[in-house]
Amino acid sequence: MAEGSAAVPSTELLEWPKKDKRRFLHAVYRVGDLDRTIKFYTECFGMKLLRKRDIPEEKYSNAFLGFGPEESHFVVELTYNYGVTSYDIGTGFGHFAIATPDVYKMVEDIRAKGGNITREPGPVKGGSSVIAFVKDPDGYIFELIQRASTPEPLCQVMLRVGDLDRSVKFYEKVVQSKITFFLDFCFSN
Ligand SMILES: C[C@@H](O)C(=O)SC[C@H](NC(=O)CC[C@H](N)C(=O)O)C(=O)NCC(=O)O
Ligand SMILES: [Zn+2]
Repeated sequence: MAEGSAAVPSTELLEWPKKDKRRFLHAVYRVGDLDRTIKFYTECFGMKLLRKRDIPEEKYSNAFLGFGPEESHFVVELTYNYGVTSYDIGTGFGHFAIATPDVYKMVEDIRAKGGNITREPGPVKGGSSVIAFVKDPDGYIFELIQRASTPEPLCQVMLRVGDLDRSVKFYEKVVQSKITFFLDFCFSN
């Protein structure tokens, strides 16, 4: 089965950001211990802590981490609600993905630092991309994808949807994003 095919010609994709300055800024999710996650993401994934904010009157803190400044890079925004130490992640969230030139080496580095590798490196089922999965301290999954070095290593958020075409229509029409890569194998069943 084909791994996937570009849905939009790459020349158009390359030209598009020069005209349309909108972009994904961040994904926000809740964690049970901000410092524990910051330590894991900086030491195991190589992210940098970009900024923190604390809102005591609302009883929550945020931390922003990524592989570059927010002005030019997609980042994760962690939210810690005072006193809440764990969350039910549910089944809709799939994974974040980090691109790296050597998944095997990154997995060994993470394992040596005590990281939880939940899927060993190797070609993705039904395709050829080399991937691995790592579970973070709250249970969120990060996929490591082997790719040539890229200015944007934090390259994907996988969410499970109930109707792929319905979501594509919504994202194209309402959010005005474009399909950058149409996978031939379907969303989860
Ligand atoms: C394209 C790459 O970024 C992927 O994430 S494909 C990874 C692949 N995904 C699925 O199988 C999705 C369906 C699944 N039922 C789900 O709901 O997660 C995957 O996880 N493959 C497993 C493997 O070991 O290769
Ligand atoms: Zn993925």
